[in-house]
Amino acid sequence: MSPICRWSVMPKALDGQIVMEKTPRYFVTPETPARIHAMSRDIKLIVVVRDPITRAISDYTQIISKTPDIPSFENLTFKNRSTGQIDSLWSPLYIGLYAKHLERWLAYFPLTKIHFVHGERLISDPAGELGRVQDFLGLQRIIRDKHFYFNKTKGFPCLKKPEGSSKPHCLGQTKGRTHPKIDPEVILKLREFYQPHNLKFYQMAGMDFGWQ
Ligand SMILES: Nc1ncnc2c1ncn2[C@@H]1O[C@H](COP(=O)(O)OS(=O)(=O)O)[C@@H](OP(=O)(O)O)[C@H]1O
Repeated sequence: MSPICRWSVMPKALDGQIVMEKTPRYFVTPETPARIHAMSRDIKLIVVVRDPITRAISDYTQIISKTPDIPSFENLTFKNRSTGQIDSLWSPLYIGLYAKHLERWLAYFPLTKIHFVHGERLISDPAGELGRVQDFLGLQRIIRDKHFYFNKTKGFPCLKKPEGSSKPHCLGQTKGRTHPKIDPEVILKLREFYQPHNLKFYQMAGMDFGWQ
């Protein structure tokens, strides 16, 4: 089902409150920018992006957890493995063509309305990344370093004490799963494949994300 975006399905808010809605498919669904623009031009958009290769492996990890019998990541990556032709329409790879998706959004929204969260830094420096999100939303920087700790078992930052709870909180078991080991040659091919797309994306977003 393609994402809907109408005020009628959004929760009501008082003055001074911010309503947030999060649907990963918004960024890549072609009809969404026009629909959101028709709903509100003043909306602020936040996009979390990470290295498209890690993103694809993460996506694949999620898919095999539900359908374990599908072919390997390596096989699905290629249209034809012997010629090395990448299947750019395979959804886990297609979603990582960020410049292509951003182009559609920029036809409706100025860059100043779009904030990119750096996925890798969200893990290494969650407070810094969330600091920039708070600035973008025009909020006081309330969420800070002191709110996080690194959970060694989980391998990710977790909240020390979420609101309304006295216990620490990590994201659930479906976030931060162990990824399968992928053939390094396939990773190399994917690096070559994504490089021009990544560079274009850095230019468009005005930010170098550092994915090699
Ligand atoms: N603090 C913390 N804890 C756990 N996981 C974290 C955290 N910060 C970022 N991440 C990364 O978020 C990835 C999962 O987010 P998704 O975008 O896939 O979520 S969603 O399914 O779209 O809701 C998830 O991807 P995987 O590692 O592939 O599971 C994580 O790398």
